[in-house]
Amino acid sequence: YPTPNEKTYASFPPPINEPRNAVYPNGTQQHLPHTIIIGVRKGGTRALLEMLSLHPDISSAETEIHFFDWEDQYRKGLQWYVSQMPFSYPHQLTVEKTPAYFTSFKVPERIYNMNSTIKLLLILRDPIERVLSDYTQVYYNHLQKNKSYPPVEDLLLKNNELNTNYKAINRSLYYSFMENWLTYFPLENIHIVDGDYLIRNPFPEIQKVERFLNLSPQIKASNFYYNRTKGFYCLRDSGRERCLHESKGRAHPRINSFLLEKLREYFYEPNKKFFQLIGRTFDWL
Ligand SMILES: Nc1ncnc2c1ncn2[C@@H]1O[C@H](COP(=O)(O)OS(=O)(=O)O)[C@@H](OP(=O)(O)O)[C@H]1O
Repeated sequence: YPTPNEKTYASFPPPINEPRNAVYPNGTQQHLPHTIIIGVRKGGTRALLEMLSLHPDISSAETEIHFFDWEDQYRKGLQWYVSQMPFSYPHQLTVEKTPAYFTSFKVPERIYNMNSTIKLLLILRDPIERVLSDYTQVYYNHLQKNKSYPPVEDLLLKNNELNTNYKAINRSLYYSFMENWLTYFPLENIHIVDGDYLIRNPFPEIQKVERFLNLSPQIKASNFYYNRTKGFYCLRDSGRERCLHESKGRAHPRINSFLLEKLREYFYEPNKKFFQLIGRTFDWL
């Protein structure tokens, strides 16, 4: 392991009275996360976590903890949260990802109460593409349980108009959620990763994350290679190559131009408001 990086550690002072578990003989310890990937669902949160974990100073929780959004978990308290964290060395930053945090209204305040200066990572994708990805996820969940699921058009349309009550559409209204986050955290503390770029060319997006977290630049372009069969970038680490799970990078249903136009019209204003809110634009359709 590399020598402890004082600069990295010092820039993330753990909160006072932070609950921690005992130090293991090998010098590792569980503690509260230094940074959290808060979402968005289907934005590329797993890819971001795996790619960031290529960095030797990053230690990540393997599963989604759902601490701040699930009441049953939140009630267990911070000590329980700590117990869900990976064992990490003093120079490492701990990260967890739970994509549902971004769209859950109670979460910003709860994270703020834990650590008001925490740095947050948010990965977003074209809202329409995110809707289709969300649909595809639920479709496959049903398929696995041998249950049927309606075609995407049946969920997106109601009486030939866009069904704005459809959850997947709601979750793509980034503006409404971001407003809530910004009442608790300054914009500088929320780094937004462009999920569409991360798919096409992950390295520059990951470099930006390294800089945001004050990590030394250790992730290299050679850590990524394009896998034609998968149709996505995969990871190369110490000579080992691996792609994300087959549930990541599924084909989406095609929608007709009428529906696409409806979606574009619907997201046009909220997207514009979102860009104004964050002072940055994305090339979403
Ligand atoms: N390198 C690489 N390999 C595979 N998949 C990649 C990659 N980079 C980003 N993505 C995109 O990640 C999408 C899944 O997003 P999440 O991991 O946030 O989904 S989840 O909310 O945790 O279920 C997933 O969405 P789908 O394409 O709909 O499957 C991918 O498009």
